[in-house]
Amino acid sequence: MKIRLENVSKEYNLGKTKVRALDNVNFQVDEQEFITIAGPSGSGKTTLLNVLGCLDTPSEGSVYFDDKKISDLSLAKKADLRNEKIGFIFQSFNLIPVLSVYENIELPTLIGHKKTKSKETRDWIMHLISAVGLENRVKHRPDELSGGQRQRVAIARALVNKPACILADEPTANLDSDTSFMILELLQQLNRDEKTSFVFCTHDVDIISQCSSVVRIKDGQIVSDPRTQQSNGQPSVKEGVIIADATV
Ligand SMILES: Nc1ncnc2c1ncn2[C@@H]1O[C@H](COP(=O)(O)OP(=O)(O)OP(=O)(O)O)[C@@H](O)[C@H]1O
Repeated sequence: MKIRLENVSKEYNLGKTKVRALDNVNFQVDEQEFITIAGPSGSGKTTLLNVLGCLDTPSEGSVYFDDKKISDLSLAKKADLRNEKIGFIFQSFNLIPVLSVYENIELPTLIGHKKTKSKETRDWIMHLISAVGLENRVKHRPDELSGGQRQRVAIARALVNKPACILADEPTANLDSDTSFMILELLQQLNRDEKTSFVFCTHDVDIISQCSSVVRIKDGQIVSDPRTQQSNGQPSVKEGVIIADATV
């Protein structure tokens, strides 16, 4: 699936002033992409992820999933499509406290049109649980887990519906390097085998070094996109220099 933003701006009201978090952004995520968005704090990275995943609505411009204009759909249709096509990994894990690890991961499979409890789904959930190294925590609740373990539940939950695109805000923050490595392998495997596309906002050099492109954003504008040679007066990002660059 392709996600495309066309002339997208997003303004927030902050008292009497307006904050322009995104300013006339044209941006595309193609099938099977593995890219990072980098930029200083407050530059609009999270807003961009939220608009790409239809968690937030642009003030101006349009969002397309393939050639379907999402901005025209009802809230319910948008939510259905989002649940089916997009996986989110948030910095805050947003787990349901009363549900077990298994149930939290299972939840997206029970929402919308799918509502499946098949053996295949159970096997896939157990595969994900072991892929994120939580086989011995299946029945635990979030408050019985460490921060890193909660992060891993959130990652497995984002992957459970095999979404076409995963939007991940610092997915490996709070994780030790062995677990980060395991999770990066899992994400790359999905990228390779399921053609899942990934858009990261991260400072993790291991993730960045595996990305095909680093897109830079500043003051709500894309200032450099190596995929389109877009560069607003700044040198375009090249492999080898991106790691230091992306940590700004
Ligand atoms: N709900 C909101 N209400 C008002 N202003 C907001 C809101 N969300 C974001 N902003 C503002 O929009 C701008 C972009 O914020 P955003 O969170 O997208 O940046 P970011 O690049 O993700 O920052 P960080 O790296 O610090 O997380 C900032 O100036 C922020 O203060």
